[in-house]
Amino acid sequence: MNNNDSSEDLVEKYGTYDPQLDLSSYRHPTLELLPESQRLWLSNVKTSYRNFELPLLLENAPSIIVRDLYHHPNVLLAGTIASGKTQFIYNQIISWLYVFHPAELKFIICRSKPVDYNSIAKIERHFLSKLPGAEPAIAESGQVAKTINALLIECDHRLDLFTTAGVKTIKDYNNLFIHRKLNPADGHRFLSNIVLIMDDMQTFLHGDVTSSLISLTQRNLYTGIYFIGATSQIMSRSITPQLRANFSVRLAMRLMSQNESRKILDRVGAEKLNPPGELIFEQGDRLLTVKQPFVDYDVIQNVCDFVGSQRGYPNAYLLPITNVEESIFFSDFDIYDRDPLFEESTRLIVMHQQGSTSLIQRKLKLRYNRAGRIMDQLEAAGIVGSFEGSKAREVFYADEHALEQYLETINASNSSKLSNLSISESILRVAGSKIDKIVEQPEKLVQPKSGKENIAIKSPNDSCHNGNDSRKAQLAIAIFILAMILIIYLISGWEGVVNWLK
Ligand SMILES: Nc1ncnc2c1ncn2[C@@H]1O[C@H](COP(=O)(O)OP(=O)(O)OP(=O)(O)O)[C@@H](O)[C@H]1O
Repeated sequence: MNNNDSSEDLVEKYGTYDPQLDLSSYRHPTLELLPESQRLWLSNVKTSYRNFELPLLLENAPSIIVRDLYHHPNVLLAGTIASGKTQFIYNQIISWLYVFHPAELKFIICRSKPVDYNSIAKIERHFLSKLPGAEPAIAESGQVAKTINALLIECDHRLDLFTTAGVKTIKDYNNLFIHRKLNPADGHRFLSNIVLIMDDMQTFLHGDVTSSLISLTQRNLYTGIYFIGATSQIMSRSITPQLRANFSVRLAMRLMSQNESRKILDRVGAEKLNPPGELIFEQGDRLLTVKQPFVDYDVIQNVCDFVGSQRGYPNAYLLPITNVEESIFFSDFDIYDRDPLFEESTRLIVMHQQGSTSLIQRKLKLRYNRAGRIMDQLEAAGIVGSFEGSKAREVFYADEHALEQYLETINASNSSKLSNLSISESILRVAGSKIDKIVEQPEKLVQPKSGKENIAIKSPNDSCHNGNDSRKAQLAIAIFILAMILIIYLISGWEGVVNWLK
């Protein structure tokens, strides 16, 4: 991170993050947005943060004290109700907004109260990460569980990318990427830091969520994925010893008893703090007590307005969808009925970040009806959102890399489902798909007599002729394939048939 980066440097460094829309014109919030009393420390933060990868602010005055999340990616903050935990989180967010570019940092908010994080929605397309279709700040336990699982997948992708690049940390990886040593065509991309923030974490922690969080906090060191959890339920069984052991930074605001203090800090002390805003943490071999800054919520809103009013990315940074099988096999989307131009259309839509039927029609030179059918399939497959009148549909994949992973998964799901089908079903499926490929003809674009759009006009006879021809061709090919199957069966049995079908 370097605050002195010019716009050109940023394009040079992050241009490939989103080739469709660079944010070179992005401006950090100005100190004038803050009341006089807050300007000095935030200006100090801008200078002090330069030496850290992702600083966590612990004290702002008289000196700035931070922990680098880069080396301590998991943080637990405990405190009684109204001790100042949410304010602590606001302070982190506000200080990050003053220092980071949207390409460098994303956060995910899980919150239990509806009001606490409303302003965050304004910076969704700049600084937020989420699952496709999720709210900017998530409150529902099921969504939280899916988000953690998606982060586990993101974590594994990142570790794979590191292995390919021959590095062990996000810092080294991004360094290679910035210096053009890693080719985006091989799936490499600039990796932003992603911070999962869970306010009132006890609300979300149960069974599977706790075990997923344990896995995430065990694996995320140097991957650029971080976790900050705040809780008032210190003695809750949801903070298991295994989870607790993964927090290398443990902070306390006012706690109810010495017992609670020991559970968080291994020592007494937090029970004596003055709420709201006093914080205690381990500094060297002693405990240090500091007072947290207080930034009024209106100020946070102003800063978010400033960021949000600027040009952003088309979407929040979308996390990989975790359960493709669920979204594909239990939706209306029939994987075998995909239009042959389905994949090409998905790439087009994601590349242009525009869920538009006429885009598919124009670029692939299709009739409007067929483009419309493809768009329906894209919606059923969870690639675009639903029809919203004159607005283009929302595109749920931010870049081609994420899309390719999705396509790989559905193709893999396709073959695994195929292997589960009965042999006779398989034969029909494969025969069908082979026939589709053979009878597929590029459609001719018929120009309308007037109008700007290339809306194709279908001749009434077209479908009839095509239908008869293709039925004859299908019949001939089906007979041919069945004959082949019979011959292979006689020579090498069912195993040979199955191999041939594959
Ligand atoms: N450092 C601070 N200085 C002054 N007032 C503060 C400070 N931190 C928080 N407050 C005030 O204390 C109240 C409670 O703060 P906050 O909501 O951050 O607490 P919390 O621990 O998150 O509470 P809960 O457990 O209910 O979520 C708020 O009115 C807030 O404005």
